[in-house]
Amino acid sequence: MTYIVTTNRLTKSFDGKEVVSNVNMKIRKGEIYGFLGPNGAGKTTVLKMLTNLVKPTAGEIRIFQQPLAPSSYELFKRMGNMIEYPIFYEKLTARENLELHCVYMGYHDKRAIGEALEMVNLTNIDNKPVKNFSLGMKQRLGIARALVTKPELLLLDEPINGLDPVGIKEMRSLFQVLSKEYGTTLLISSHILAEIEQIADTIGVISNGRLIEQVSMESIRGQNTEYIELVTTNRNKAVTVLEYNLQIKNFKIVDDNIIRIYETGVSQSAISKTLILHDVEVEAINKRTTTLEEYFLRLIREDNANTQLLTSRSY
Ligand SMILES: Nc1ncnc2c1ncn2[C@@H]1O[C@H](COP(=O)(O)OP(=O)(O)OP(=O)(O)O)[C@@H](O)[C@H]1O
Repeated sequence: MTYIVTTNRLTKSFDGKEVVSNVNMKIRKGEIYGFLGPNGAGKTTVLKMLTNLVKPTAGEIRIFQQPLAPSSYELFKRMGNMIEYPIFYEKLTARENLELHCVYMGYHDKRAIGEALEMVNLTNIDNKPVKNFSLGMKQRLGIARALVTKPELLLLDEPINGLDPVGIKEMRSLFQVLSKEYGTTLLISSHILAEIEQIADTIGVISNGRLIEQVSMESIRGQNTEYIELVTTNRNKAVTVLEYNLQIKNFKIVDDNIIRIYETGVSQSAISKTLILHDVEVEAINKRTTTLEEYFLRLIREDNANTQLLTSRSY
Protein backbone atom coordinates (compact mmCIF):
# COMPACT_ATOMS: atom_id res chain seq x y z
CA MET A 1 0.00 0.00 0.00
CA THR A 2 1.44 3.40 -0.98
CA TYR A 3 0.68 6.14 1.51
CA ILE A 4 1.08 9.71 0.34
CA VAL A 5 0.58 11.21 3.80
CA THR A 6 1.37 9.59 7.13
CA THR A 7 1.60 11.30 10.47
CA ASN A 8 2.99 9.75 13.59
CA ARG A 9 1.79 11.07 16.95
CA LEU A 10 1.37 14.52 15.43
CA THR A 11 0.73 17.02 18.22
CA LYS A 12 0.29 20.79 18.47
CA SER A 13 -0.09 22.97 21.53
CA PHE A 14 -0.93 26.66 21.58
CA ASP A 15 -0.09 28.45 24.84
CA GLY A 16 0.33 25.13 26.63
CA LYS A 17 -3.05 23.81 25.47
CA GLU A 18 -2.97 20.74 23.26
CA VAL A 19 -5.28 21.29 20.27
CA VAL A 20 -4.00 18.34 18.20
CA SER A 21 -3.02 15.21 20.09
CA ASN A 22 -1.08 12.19 18.81
CA VAL A 23 -2.72 12.10 15.39
CA ASN A 24 -1.78 9.06 13.31
CA MET A 25 -3.19 9.70 9.87
CA LYS A 26 -2.73 7.57 6.76
CA ILE A 27 -3.79 8.72 3.31
CA ARG A 28 -3.47 6.36 0.35
CA LYS A 29 -2.32 7.35 -3.10
CA GLY A 30 -5.14 8.57 -5.35
CA GLU A 31 -7.86 8.49 -2.74
CA ILE A 32 -10.23 11.16 -1.51
CA TYR A 33 -9.83 11.44 2.25
CA GLY A 34 -12.71 13.25 3.94
CA PHE A 35 -11.54 14.99 7.09
CA LEU A 36 -14.45 15.60 9.44
CA GLY A 37 -14.78 17.20 12.82
CA PRO A 38 -16.86 19.74 14.73
CA ASN A 39 -15.79 23.41 14.94
CA GLY A 40 -12.51 23.82 16.75
CA ALA A 41 -11.67 20.09 16.61
CA GLY A 42 -8.27 20.74 15.04
CA LYS A 43 -8.77 20.15 11.30
CA THR A 44 -7.25 23.41 10.08
CA THR A 45 -4.32 23.06 12.48
CA VAL A 46 -3.55 19.60 11.06
CA LEU A 47 -3.76 20.94 7.49
CA LYS A 48 -1.50 23.85 8.42
CA MET A 49 1.08 21.46 9.87
CA LEU A 50 0.99 19.41 6.65
CA THR A 51 1.75 22.56 4.66
CA ASN A 52 4.38 24.01 6.99
CA LEU A 53 2.22 26.97 8.01
CA VAL A 54 2.27 25.78 11.63
CA LYS A 55 5.18 23.99 13.30
CA PRO A 56 4.25 20.77 15.12
CA THR A 57 5.00 20.63 18.84
CA ALA A 58 5.76 16.91 18.53
CA GLY A 59 5.42 14.01 16.14
CA GLU A 60 6.38 13.37 12.53
CA ILE A 61 4.89 13.97 9.12
CA ARG A 62 5.83 12.00 6.01
CA ILE A 63 4.65 13.16 2.61
CA PHE A 64 5.40 11.10 -0.49
CA GLN A 65 7.15 8.77 1.97
CA GLN A 66 9.68 11.41 2.93
CA PRO A 67 9.96 13.29 6.21
CA LEU A 68 8.52 16.80 5.99
CA ALA A 69 10.66 19.68 7.23
CA PRO A 70 10.42 23.45 6.68
CA SER A 71 13.14 23.09 4.02
CA SER A 72 11.28 20.38 2.03
CA TYR A 73 10.82 22.71 -0.97
CA GLU A 74 10.75 19.88 -3.50
CA LEU A 75 7.90 18.20 -1.61
CA PHE A 76 5.92 21.44 -1.29
CA LYS A 77 6.15 21.90 -5.08
CA ARG A 78 4.28 18.62 -5.51
CA MET A 79 1.44 19.80 -3.26
CA GLY A 80 -1.42 22.24 -3.76
CA ASN A 81 -3.56 23.66 -1.00
CA MET A 82 -6.36 25.97 -0.08
CA ILE A 83 -6.52 26.52 3.63
CA GLU A 84 -9.00 28.90 5.22
CA TYR A 85 -10.38 31.80 3.21
CA PRO A 86 -8.34 32.26 0.01
CA ILE A 87 -6.48 35.57 -0.23
CA PHE A 88 -5.60 37.15 -3.60
CA TYR A 89 -4.12 40.28 -5.07
CA GLU A 90 -7.48 42.00 -5.33
CA LYS A 91 -6.56 44.49 -8.06
CA LEU A 92 -5.25 41.77 -10.36
CA THR A 93 -7.30 39.46 -12.57
CA ALA A 94 -7.76 35.74 -11.93
CA ARG A 95 -5.23 34.93 -14.65
CA GLU A 96 -2.64 37.37 -13.24
CA ASN A 97 -3.09 35.89 -9.76
CA LEU A 98 -2.47 32.40 -11.12
CA GLU A 99 0.53 33.60 -13.14
CA LEU A 100 2.12 35.03 -10.00
CA HIS A 101 1.44 31.81 -8.13
CA CYS A 102 3.10 29.75 -10.90
CA VAL A 103 6.18 32.01 -10.80
CA TYR A 104 6.33 31.62 -7.02
CA MET A 105 6.06 27.82 -7.34
CA GLY A 106 8.65 27.71 -10.17
CA TYR A 107 6.05 26.25 -12.53
CA HIS A 108 6.37 27.28 -16.17
CA ASP A 109 3.59 25.59 -18.15
CA LYS A 110 1.57 28.66 -19.26
CA ARG A 111 -1.25 26.55 -20.72
CA ALA A 112 -1.99 25.22 -17.24
CA ILE A 113 -3.58 28.53 -16.20
CA GLY A 114 -6.33 28.39 -18.83
CA GLU A 115 -6.87 24.71 -18.09
CA ALA A 116 -7.21 25.34 -14.33
CA LEU A 117 -9.71 28.18 -14.85
CA GLU A 118 -11.70 25.94 -17.14
CA MET A 119 -11.62 23.04 -14.67
CA VAL A 120 -13.29 25.18 -11.99
CA ASN A 121 -15.61 26.76 -14.58
CA LEU A 122 -14.33 30.30 -14.08
CA THR A 123 -15.06 31.53 -17.54
CA ASN A 124 -16.29 34.89 -18.87
CA ILE A 125 -14.24 36.76 -16.32
CA ASP A 126 -12.22 38.68 -18.93
CA ASN A 127 -10.24 41.41 -17.24
CA LYS A 128 -12.31 41.65 -14.10
CA PRO A 129 -10.17 42.33 -11.02
CA VAL A 130 -10.61 39.76 -8.24
CA LYS A 131 -12.04 42.43 -5.93
CA ASN A 132 -15.22 42.28 -8.05
CA PHE A 133 -15.57 38.50 -7.64
CA SER A 134 -18.37 36.95 -5.61
CA LEU A 135 -17.51 34.66 -2.67
CA GLY A 136 -18.22 31.59 -4.81
CA MET A 137 -15.99 32.88 -7.63
CA LYS A 138 -13.14 33.47 -5.18
CA GLN A 139 -13.62 29.97 -3.84
CA ARG A 140 -13.39 28.58 -7.40
CA LEU A 141 -10.27 30.65 -8.01
CA GLY A 142 -8.78 29.32 -4.75
CA ILE A 143 -9.33 25.78 -5.98
CA ALA A 144 -7.86 26.70 -9.41
CA ARG A 145 -4.77 28.08 -7.69
CA ALA A 146 -4.41 24.91 -5.63
CA LEU A 147 -4.47 22.72 -8.73
CA VAL A 148 -2.84 24.91 -11.40
CA THR A 149 0.61 23.35 -10.85
CA LYS A 150 -0.89 19.84 -11.28
CA PRO A 151 -0.01 18.71 -7.76
CA GLU A 152 0.03 15.04 -6.76
CA LEU A 153 -1.47 15.95 -3.38
CA LEU A 154 -4.26 18.48 -2.87
CA LEU A 155 -5.19 19.73 0.59
CA LEU A 156 -8.49 21.59 0.65
CA ASP A 157 -10.01 23.13 3.77
CA GLU A 158 -13.79 23.50 3.37
CA PRO A 159 -13.51 23.87 -0.43
CA ILE A 160 -17.24 24.09 -1.11
CA ASN A 161 -17.93 26.93 1.34
CA GLY A 162 -19.82 29.72 -0.39
CA LEU A 163 -20.67 27.68 -3.47
CA ASP A 164 -24.22 27.35 -4.75
CA PRO A 165 -25.72 23.88 -5.43
CA VAL A 166 -24.52 23.95 -9.05
CA GLY A 167 -21.01 24.90 -7.91
CA ILE A 168 -21.03 22.14 -5.29
CA LYS A 169 -22.02 19.58 -7.92
CA GLU A 170 -19.31 20.80 -10.30
CA MET A 171 -16.63 20.63 -7.61
CA ARG A 172 -17.79 17.13 -6.64
CA SER A 173 -17.22 15.95 -10.22
CA LEU A 174 -13.91 17.81 -10.41
CA PHE A 175 -12.60 16.14 -7.25
CA GLN A 176 -13.68 12.74 -8.56
CA VAL A 177 -12.00 13.33 -11.93
CA LEU A 178 -8.78 14.47 -10.22
CA SER A 179 -8.74 11.39 -8.01
CA LYS A 180 -9.95 8.71 -10.41
CA GLU A 181 -8.52 9.94 -13.73
CA TYR A 182 -5.41 11.88 -12.74
CA GLY A 183 -4.50 9.83 -9.65
CA THR A 184 -4.34 12.96 -7.49
CA THR A 185 -4.60 12.36 -3.75
CA LEU A 186 -7.09 14.69 -2.06
CA LEU A 187 -7.50 15.58 1.58
CA ILE A 188 -10.75 17.50 1.96
CA SER A 189 -12.09 18.89 5.19
CA SER A 190 -15.77 19.67 5.21
CA HIS A 191 -18.76 20.23 7.42
CA ILE A 192 -21.08 19.10 4.67
CA LEU A 193 -21.28 15.43 5.49
CA ALA A 194 -23.68 14.56 2.70
CA GLU A 195 -21.06 15.81 0.22
CA ILE A 196 -18.19 13.88 1.79
CA GLU A 197 -20.40 10.80 1.90
CA GLN A 198 -20.74 10.93 -1.90
CA ILE A 199 -17.08 11.33 -2.77
CA ALA A 200 -14.79 10.11 -0.01
CA ASP A 201 -12.97 6.77 -0.11
CA THR A 202 -11.83 7.11 3.50
CA ILE A 203 -12.94 9.36 6.31
CA GLY A 204 -10.97 10.57 9.29
CA VAL A 205 -12.92 11.98 12.22
CA ILE A 206 -11.20 14.37 14.59
CA SER A 207 -12.73 15.41 17.89
CA ASN A 208 -11.09 17.39 20.67
CA GLY A 209 -7.78 17.19 18.76
CA ARG A 210 -7.75 13.39 18.54
CA LEU A 211 -8.30 11.30 15.45
CA ILE A 212 -11.06 9.09 16.83
CA GLU A 213 -11.86 7.22 13.64
CA GLN A 214 -10.19 6.48 10.32
CA VAL A 215 -12.21 4.13 8.22
CA SER A 216 -13.11 3.38 4.61
CA MET A 217 -16.48 4.63 3.39
CA GLU A 218 -17.05 1.12 2.10
CA SER A 219 -16.95 -0.27 5.62
CA ILE A 220 -19.27 2.49 6.87
CA ARG A 221 -21.70 1.63 4.07
CA GLY A 222 -21.43 -2.02 5.10
CA GLN A 223 -22.41 -1.10 8.65
CA ASN A 224 -25.30 1.04 7.49
CA THR A 225 -28.36 -0.77 8.54
CA GLU A 226 -31.81 -0.33 7.20
CA TYR A 227 -34.55 0.28 9.71
CA ILE A 228 -38.17 1.29 9.86
CA GLU A 229 -38.88 4.57 11.58
CA LEU A 230 -42.23 4.85 13.25
CA VAL A 231 -43.68 8.17 14.42
CA THR A 232 -46.61 7.78 16.81
CA THR A 233 -48.41 9.84 19.43
CA ASN A 234 -48.82 6.79 21.62
CA ARG A 235 -45.33 5.44 22.11
CA ASN A 236 -45.97 3.19 25.10
CA LYS A 237 -48.89 1.43 23.51
CA ALA A 238 -46.93 1.08 20.26
CA VAL A 239 -44.09 -0.60 22.17
CA THR A 240 -46.55 -3.06 23.72
CA VAL A 241 -48.02 -3.96 20.32
CA LEU A 242 -44.56 -4.35 18.77
CA GLU A 243 -43.40 -6.64 21.57
CA TYR A 244 -46.49 -8.72 22.25
CA ASN A 245 -48.42 -8.77 19.00
CA LEU A 246 -45.59 -8.68 16.51
CA GLN A 247 -42.85 -10.32 18.65
CA ILE A 248 -40.40 -7.58 17.68
CA LYS A 249 -37.48 -7.33 20.08
CA ASN A 250 -34.95 -5.36 18.05
CA PHE A 251 -36.09 -1.74 18.26
CA LYS A 252 -34.92 1.48 19.82
CA ILE A 253 -36.89 4.39 21.28
CA VAL A 254 -35.12 7.49 19.99
CA ASP A 255 -37.54 10.21 21.00
CA ASP A 256 -40.86 10.73 22.81
CA ASN A 257 -42.72 9.69 19.68
CA ILE A 258 -40.14 7.99 17.46
CA ILE A 259 -39.28 4.28 17.44
CA ARG A 260 -36.69 2.67 15.17
CA ILE A 261 -37.33 -0.95 14.28
CA TYR A 262 -34.33 -2.97 13.13
CA GLU A 263 -36.07 -6.34 12.80
CA THR A 264 -35.80 -7.54 9.21
CA GLY A 265 -38.43 -10.29 9.21
CA VAL A 266 -41.48 -8.05 9.63
CA SER A 267 -42.75 -5.89 6.79
CA GLN A 268 -43.58 -2.23 7.10
CA SER A 269 -47.19 -2.84 6.08
CA ALA A 270 -47.61 -5.62 8.67
CA ILE A 271 -46.36 -3.28 11.40
CA SER A 272 -48.59 -0.51 10.20
CA LYS A 273 -51.71 -2.69 9.98
CA THR A 274 -51.20 -4.29 13.41
CA LEU A 275 -50.65 -0.91 15.10
CA ILE A 276 -53.79 0.56 13.54
CA LEU A 277 -55.76 -2.57 14.44
CA HIS A 278 -54.78 -1.96 18.07
CA ASP A 279 -55.76 1.72 17.95
CA VAL A 280 -52.22 3.07 17.87
CA GLU A 281 -52.06 6.23 15.83
CA VAL A 282 -49.36 6.02 13.15
CA GLU A 283 -48.29 9.54 12.15
CA ALA A 284 -45.60 8.27 9.79
CA ILE A 285 -43.77 5.06 9.00
CA ASN A 286 -40.78 4.95 6.66
CA LYS A 287 -37.85 2.76 5.65
CA ARG A 288 -34.54 4.50 6.30
CA THR A 289 -30.80 3.85 6.27
CA THR A 290 -28.27 5.23 8.72
CA THR A 291 -26.22 7.95 7.06
CA LEU A 292 -22.69 9.22 7.49
CA GLU A 293 -24.22 12.09 9.44
CA GLU A 294 -25.74 9.77 12.03
CA TYR A 295 -22.50 7.77 12.17
CA PHE A 296 -20.49 10.97 12.68
CA LEU A 297 -22.83 12.39 15.31
CA ARG A 298 -22.72 9.14 17.28
CA LEU A 299 -18.90 9.15 17.27
CA ILE A 300 -18.74 12.77 18.42
CA ARG A 301 -21.38 12.20 21.13
CA GLU A 302 -19.48 9.17 22.44
CA ASP A 303 -16.16 11.02 22.33
CA ASN A 304 -17.56 14.01 24.22
CA ALA A 305 -19.07 11.69 26.84
CA ASN A 306 -15.69 9.92 27.24
CA THR A 307 -13.83 13.24 27.42
CA GLN A 308 -16.19 14.46 30.15
CA LEU A 309 -15.72 11.22 32.02
CA LEU A 310 -11.93 11.51 31.83
CA THR A 311 -12.01 15.16 32.88
CA SER A 312 -14.27 14.51 35.84
CA ARG A 313 -12.08 11.58 36.87
CA SER A 314 -8.91 13.64 36.79
CA TYR A 315 -10.21 16.06 39.45
N1 LIG B 1 -2.79 30.41 16.34
C1 LIG B 1 -3.54 29.92 17.31
N2 LIG B 1 -3.33 30.29 18.60
C2 LIG B 1 -4.07 29.78 19.61
N3 LIG B 1 -5.05 28.86 19.45
C3 LIG B 1 -5.31 28.45 18.20
C4 LIG B 1 -4.56 28.94 17.07
N4 LIG B 1 -5.04 28.32 15.96
C5 LIG B 1 -6.03 27.49 16.37
N5 LIG B 1 -6.18 27.56 17.70
C6 LIG B 1 -7.15 26.79 18.50
O1 LIG B 1 -6.97 25.42 18.17
C7 LIG B 1 -8.21 24.73 18.20
C8 LIG B 1 -8.40 24.01 16.88
O2 LIG B 1 -8.63 24.97 15.87
P1 LIG B 1 -8.77 24.60 14.32
O3 LIG B 1 -8.93 25.87 13.58
O4 LIG B 1 -7.66 23.70 13.93
O5 LIG B 1 -10.14 23.78 14.33
P2 LIG B 1 -11.05 23.33 13.11
O6 LIG B 1 -11.39 21.91 13.35
O7 LIG B 1 -10.41 23.68 11.82
O8 LIG B 1 -12.33 24.22 13.34
P3 LIG B 1 -13.32 24.97 12.30
O9 LIG B 1 -14.13 23.89 11.68
O10 LIG B 1 -14.11 25.84 13.21
O11 LIG B 1 -12.46 25.72 11.34
C9 LIG B 1 -9.29 25.78 18.50
O12 LIG B 1 -9.58 25.72 19.87
C10 LIG B 1 -8.60 27.08 18.16
O13 LIG B 1 -9.10 28.13 18.95
